[in-house]
Amino acid sequence: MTALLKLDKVNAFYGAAHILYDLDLTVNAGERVALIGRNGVGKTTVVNTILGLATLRGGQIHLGAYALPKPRTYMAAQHGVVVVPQGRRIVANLSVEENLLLGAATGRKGPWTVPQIYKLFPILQERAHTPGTALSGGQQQMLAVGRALMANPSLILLDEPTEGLAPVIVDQLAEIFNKVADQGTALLLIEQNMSLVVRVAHRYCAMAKGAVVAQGAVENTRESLLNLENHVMV
Ligand SMILES: Nc1ncnc2c1ncn2[C@@H]1O[C@H](COP(=O)(O)OP(=O)(O)OP(=O)(O)O)[C@@H](O)[C@H]1O
Repeated sequence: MTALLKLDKVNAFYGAAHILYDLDLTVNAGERVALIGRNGVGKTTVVNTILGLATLRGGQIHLGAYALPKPRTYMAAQHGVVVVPQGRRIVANLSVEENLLLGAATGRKGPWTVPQIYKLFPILQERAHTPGTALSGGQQQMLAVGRALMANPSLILLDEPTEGLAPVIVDQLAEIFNKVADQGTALLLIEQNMSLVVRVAHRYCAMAKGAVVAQGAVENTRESLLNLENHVMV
């Protein structure tokens, strides 16, 4: 089986600062993987390296069969790997619907269209002509997920999607992530909220100091992961 995303001994830098050290990470078709670890271990840098926003100097990144020796921001989406960035990055002077349409810019064909996104998130249809940034935090996160789906990805990278959101909204998002995954899209969920991780992910990869240092099945480690949140992650 060809992985949708494979990082093999990846070393990445911001300028002279060495952040990722021989990092290995694989996500296969249809998988739900959580990338966990304390603040500052390099989780966002994994995403930034795939997008070319941190410098890859050593190791290899593959998107499916496609090798990415010099990553650039537009390449991942073209190969079916789409990022929902930390902080959501909704475009301020565009409406909800225009933000959604931006996601379709790669022209990849697949099941996700504006009507399908509105079925998944009825609130976005109600607010279709409102400026995207006028939505609540939870609604903006739904918009960011909808925009990612518009690229018809085979894998979505979600960077701390529940940061700053109320528990009731986190519950709604957990359901939505599971629905999206049930329809065949693989997920890499970067998250510190372990109650979300155990509800969505089937496998976890734990990072420390710029490398993946442990991984396993979530179902065997549910209690330890929840304990981790109480004792280590915050
Ligand atoms: N643009 C940058 N230039 C230099 N160093 C950076 C830059 N962005 C992040 N760093 C550093 O890289 C390290 C890893 O940061 P990163 O954001 O990847 O961690 P993280 O695990 O995602 O943490 P968080 O949960 O806080 O987002 C940190 O020490 C951070 O200070």
